[in-house]
Amino acid sequence: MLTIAMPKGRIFDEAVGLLRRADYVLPPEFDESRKLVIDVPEEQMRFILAKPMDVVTYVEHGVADLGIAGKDVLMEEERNVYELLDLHISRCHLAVAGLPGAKMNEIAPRVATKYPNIASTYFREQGEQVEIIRLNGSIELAPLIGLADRIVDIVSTGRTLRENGLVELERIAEVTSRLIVNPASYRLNGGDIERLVDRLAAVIPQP
Ligand SMILES: Nc1ncnc2c1ncn2[C@@H]1O[C@H](COP(=O)(O)OP(=O)(O)OP(=O)(O)O)[C@@H](O)[C@H]1O
Ligand SMILES: O=P(O)(O)OC[C@H]1O[C@H](OP(=O)(O)OP(=O)(O)O)[C@H](O)[C@@H]1O
Repeated sequence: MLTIAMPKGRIFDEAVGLLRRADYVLPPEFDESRKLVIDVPEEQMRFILAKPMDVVTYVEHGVADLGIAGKDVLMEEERNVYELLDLHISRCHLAVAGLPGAKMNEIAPRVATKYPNIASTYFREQGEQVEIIRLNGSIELAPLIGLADRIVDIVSTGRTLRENGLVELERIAEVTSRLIVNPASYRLNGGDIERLVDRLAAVIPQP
């Protein structure tokens, strides 16, 4: 029996679609229920449904063997999990954005983000010293009301930036969802996990 931590939210449907294309028969609970643990005994699988940022925690602690997590989440914190496969789903990118033409405050430039580690590493590598302000959402608000000069955030269609009069300034990294595994579980269940990887790899959307 393998336990897989699935991210609730926008990755979920694409991840379920991928598993179904790989011929895993998943019950209707995957489409309509509020259940957080879904057992699929026919496939010898148990799924747990967690917030995207928490999936890695469940896998790291070994209560889930495997998980699906965005590369953004994996980049933000170094965690003791192995990345097994790029699933090429939930594609987006991380970028620096701001108001068009607006210069960074020279004395105390501020950057608002949900990804403080990615942002501080990025600006350090650019040789720029900035203050990072951590927000939990609606990041685009920060430059509009003067909380920050720049934001570091996910861009997908670009619609949120556009509708708020912001522009993308620099691209930091491409993001897709990855299959991750607990290292001890990988040693113990390598065969079962490799079979799952092979089935998924065969149906992954091509970039
Ligand atoms: N447009 C997008 N905005 C944000 N995340 C996206 C987007 N497109 C794909 N993703 C992926 O989806 C993940 C976030 O999923 P979702 O938006 O459901 O969670 P969230 O609500 O941001 O997470 P949390 O509840 O932890 O704040 C990201 O980690 C990223 O890998
Ligand atoms: O380029 P787009 O297609 O517009 O997508 C990007 C937006 O989507 C995400 O926000 P989300 O909807 O998760 O809301 P949040 O502000 O609460 O994080 C992200 O933080 C951007 O704001």
